[in-house]
Amino acid sequence: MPATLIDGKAAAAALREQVAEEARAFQAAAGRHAGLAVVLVGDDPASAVYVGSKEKATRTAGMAGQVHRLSADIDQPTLMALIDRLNADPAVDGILVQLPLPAGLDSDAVIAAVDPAKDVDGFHPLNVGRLASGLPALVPCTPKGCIFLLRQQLGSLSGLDAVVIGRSAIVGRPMAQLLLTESCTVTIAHSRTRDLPAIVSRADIVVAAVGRPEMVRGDWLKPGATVIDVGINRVEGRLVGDVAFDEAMTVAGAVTPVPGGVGPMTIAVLLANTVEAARRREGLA
Ligand SMILES: NC(=O)C1=CN([C@@H]2O[C@H](COP(=O)(O)OP(=O)(O)OC[C@H]3O[C@@H](n4cnc5c(N)ncnc54)[C@H](OP(=O)(O)O)[C@@H]3O)[C@@H](O)[C@H]2O)C=CC1
Ligand SMILES: Nc1nc(=O)c2c([nH]1)NC[C@@H]1CN(c3ccc(C(=O)N[C@@H](CCC(=O)O)C(=O)O)cc3)C=[N+]21
Repeated sequence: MPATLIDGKAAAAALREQVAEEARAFQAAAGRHAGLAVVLVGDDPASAVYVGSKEKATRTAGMAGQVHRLSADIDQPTLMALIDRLNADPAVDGILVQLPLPAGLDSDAVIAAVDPAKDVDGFHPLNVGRLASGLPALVPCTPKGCIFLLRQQLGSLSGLDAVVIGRSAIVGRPMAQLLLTESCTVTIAHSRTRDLPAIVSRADIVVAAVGRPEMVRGDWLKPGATVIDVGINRVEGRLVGDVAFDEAMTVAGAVTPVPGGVGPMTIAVLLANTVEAARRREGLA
């Protein structure tokens, strides 16, 4: 029997509906719209597409969106001054600086300059530390979206063996923290991992966040495993994930597709984080 296809597009639409409802309630209580500011530096085409989707989704959810498009050759002080302005703007509840920044800009300094209460990406060291300590925090959107899909598919994750492939600050590390919070037994694999197929073969849950097209093969998987494919790779003009999808569908219990899996959830969670930040800032949460 082929695996269940996990429909991230449908789950994201449902979450966006719920967020729109919360945004209306926020507006009624606070007398203003929840506001998201997105900062895009340079003209990377993929980043421009993501920022466009975020802008559209923000408006559709009944929130106030602003996009700051800056030229690739701006200097660090100019960017830091914009962050300061957004930190001080009471109409801005969430700040997202699209990564990666063009070469020459110090993204760590920019991330650390964002007010942690407005850090809807969850990248500020304070939120990273709170997540690692198991404290309430603004949590990175992509891993939070993955947990949402996993809970929808499996219910409780307690006691399951989870393998996260990738240890980036944006996906792999926070993903592992969240799985730990869900009481999974977590293994984090990366480019120095020995015998990745053997490690993956033990996992009830596999999260692939590498950026290598179709690297995870079907015959690595434990039969019935739940596979979350975070990878977005452009190959000959189409999008493919980090998992060999057709192979995985013959072995796994459930698989997220690319596109239409994790990606749409990332944007829906960004909106959810923005309303959450807005409610906290207004003392409503
Ligand atoms: N769907 C979505 O919403 C999002 C999708 N993405 C996509 O997810 C993927 C990962 O993104 P990101 O985390 O930012 O990528 P990074 O490049 O920052 O991290 C990649 C990770 O994969 C590891 N890795 C590289 N090669 C191997 C290998 N052969 N075996 C095992 N591990 C390996 C690296 O290990 P090491 O640390 O040792 O170098 C690193 O930890 C990309 O395709 C990206 O486009 C990203 C964000 C959001
Ligand atoms: N500060 C910051 N925060 C981020 O969250 C962030 C970032 N920088 N930089 C880039 C990555 C990547 N990312 C995606 C968001 C949506 C889709 C998405 O919606 N994907 C669609 C397909 C989109 C398409 O067709 O290109 C899908 O998978 O179905 C993908 C990837 C967020 N990121």
